[in-house]
Amino acid sequence: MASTQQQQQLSAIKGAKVLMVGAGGIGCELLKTLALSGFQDIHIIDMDTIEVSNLNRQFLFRQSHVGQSKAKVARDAVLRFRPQISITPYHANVKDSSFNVDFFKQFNVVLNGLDNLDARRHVNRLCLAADVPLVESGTTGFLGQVTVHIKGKTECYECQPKPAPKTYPVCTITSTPSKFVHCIVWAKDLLFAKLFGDKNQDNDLNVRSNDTATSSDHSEDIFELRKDEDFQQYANRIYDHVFGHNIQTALSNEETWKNRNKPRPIYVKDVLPDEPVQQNGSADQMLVKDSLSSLSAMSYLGLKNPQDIWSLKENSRVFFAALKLFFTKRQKEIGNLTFDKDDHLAVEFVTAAANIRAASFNIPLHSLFEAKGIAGNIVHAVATTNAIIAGLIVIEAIKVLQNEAKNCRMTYCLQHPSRKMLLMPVEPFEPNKSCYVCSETPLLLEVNTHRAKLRDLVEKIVISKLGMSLPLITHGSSLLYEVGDDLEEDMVANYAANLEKVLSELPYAITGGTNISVEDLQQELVCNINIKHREEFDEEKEPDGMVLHGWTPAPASENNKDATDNNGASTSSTSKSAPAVMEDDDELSIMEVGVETVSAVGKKRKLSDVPHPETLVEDKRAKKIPEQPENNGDVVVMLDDGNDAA
Ligand SMILES: Nc1ncnc2c1ncn2[C@@H]1O[C@H](COP(=O)(O)OP(=O)(O)OP(=O)(O)O)[C@@H](O)[C@H]1O
Ligand SMILES: [Zn+2]
Repeated sequence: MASTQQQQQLSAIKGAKVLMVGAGGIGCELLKTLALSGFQDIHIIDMDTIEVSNLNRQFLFRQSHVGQSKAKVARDAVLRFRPQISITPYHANVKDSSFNVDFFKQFNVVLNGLDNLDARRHVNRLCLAADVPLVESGTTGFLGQVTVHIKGKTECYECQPKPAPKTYPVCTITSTPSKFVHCIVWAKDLLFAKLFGDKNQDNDLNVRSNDTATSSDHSEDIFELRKDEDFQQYANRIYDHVFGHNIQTALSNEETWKNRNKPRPIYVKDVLPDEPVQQNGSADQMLVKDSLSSLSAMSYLGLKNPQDIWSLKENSRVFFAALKLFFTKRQKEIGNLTFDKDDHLAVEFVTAAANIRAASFNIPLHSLFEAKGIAGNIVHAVATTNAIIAGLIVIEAIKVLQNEAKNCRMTYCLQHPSRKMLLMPVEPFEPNKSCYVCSETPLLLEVNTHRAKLRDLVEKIVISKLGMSLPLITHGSSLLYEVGDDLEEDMVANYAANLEKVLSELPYAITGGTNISVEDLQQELVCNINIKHREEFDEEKEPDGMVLHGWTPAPASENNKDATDNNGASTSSTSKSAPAVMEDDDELSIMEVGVETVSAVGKKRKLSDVPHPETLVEDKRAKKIPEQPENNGDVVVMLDDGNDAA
């Protein structure tokens, strides 16, 4: 007969109403584990449809489901083996206004299986506002973590700043690349964006590449097809301009190359001297199958293996063929495209362009497979990590449902066993008293109040940094800005006019010493911001022209990124760099993280003693993983003989 403890657990599970956000890599595992653990009432939000690339690990989905809603197909798949339970799917963005605080309040616990910071922060805020515990998770390849966030008891998801995605100084990308990743960023964020994206968007290719040197009239866009030229002439001109002329011009600045290897300009006539490449076949012949999604320059050119490294010649041919396919077969999309790692033709183009640039700067060339990984920030997902993490989410959710907050653990799944443990449990931290999300600590904004417009404040700070979707800005009792569907016309016009005013010239001027309040109505989050006027900002280091204090993202290391960013997708190099602390060992133990092992974790630690989940993958901080007891009788649940943990 089941013990009283087991019965209590079962009734907590059966009585629970659970919200899952995300039905991808972690979500599929989680839904299955919830159903098999006896949960009866599960709601799932996911905004995506199923893609072929999901099928290797999102095992609730099959080929025939491609294109259908993840949330709905996941529900149907689980109902086939647990028909009696209730699963409610929502094919929607969790940021939709229908998922408001009242919606969240109906749940006993919320479980995240998301892949981006933005949605995670949004859910964190709604959980705080609705006072519903949140179990948060993320994986990157072999690494993963589950954290528990209970209002007032543990830190919230935003109590610790998250590493910002790696960015590079503009001049490294535009002028002095030294790594392949710099060439990739140039190819996708500058060249691809310039050729195929929004023409009006700021693009450093305009500013830094001396375009004016070739066109006497600055209003002429070098990237526009001219009236008197055919496609072939156009393509050659672009190639020569970006790989030849721009490099040639850059070389004339001796200072730049004093301590660097000089690049070499590359022109079409040198690489493909006898080849009128673009005449090599019509775009129709390039269609491998009859579908636009299968458009492929490499297939047309007979380049089969994506893991091969193409020569400069081959890259140049792919460059021309891909450009031609975009201009002839996908011309309707031109002007609206942004790089997408699942867009094969875009990946081909970016690989080829990055490689040609790499050749110019004497940087080793890379295969399409590698380039795609870098361009899409991909670390290949490990299904086992997702399964482990989903199991841990359920373990923590059950503790939360039984009101055993004190027994909750944040658990890190490591790539290599450390002190014989693959799973590292850590006691949750107390809320950070100066967290602007879960405490009312004001922020400080340094800004030139005579130069910055309200629009800058809204876009660069309120939306981008504070992650608000429906902001309302007040100064004292006066409203300066508001977003919403039900606003009167004159108010909309009023706010639109305010957006274009500099801060000090607003009807209720924002100047040094002003305190403003920024509120998100949906997230029910209010932030107070003290304004400090500052004249000058460093263009490179402070590109926003304003600096927000009290919100300091931890620097992302070159090779590593937030393990919670994706369920298996992160910077390409993350998987290669194992945390330094991880010792190879003959035995592998997986530590049970149930209630029994609580004592293994020991006393509460100071924040500085323990790696933060998101920085666990960073070597430096990983060294600070807490000492674990050498011998802990009740922790070993599995033995294995290798380092190949997963
Ligand atoms: N704002 C959001 N609202 C609802 N669902 C979201 C939101 N943001 C992300 N998701 C969902 O979270 C899931 C994350 O799953 P996962 O990391 O496995 O990503 P994926 O898109 O399925 O795979 P990959 O990106 O690796 O190809 C996705 O199914 C995605 O649709
Ligand atoms: Zn917080």
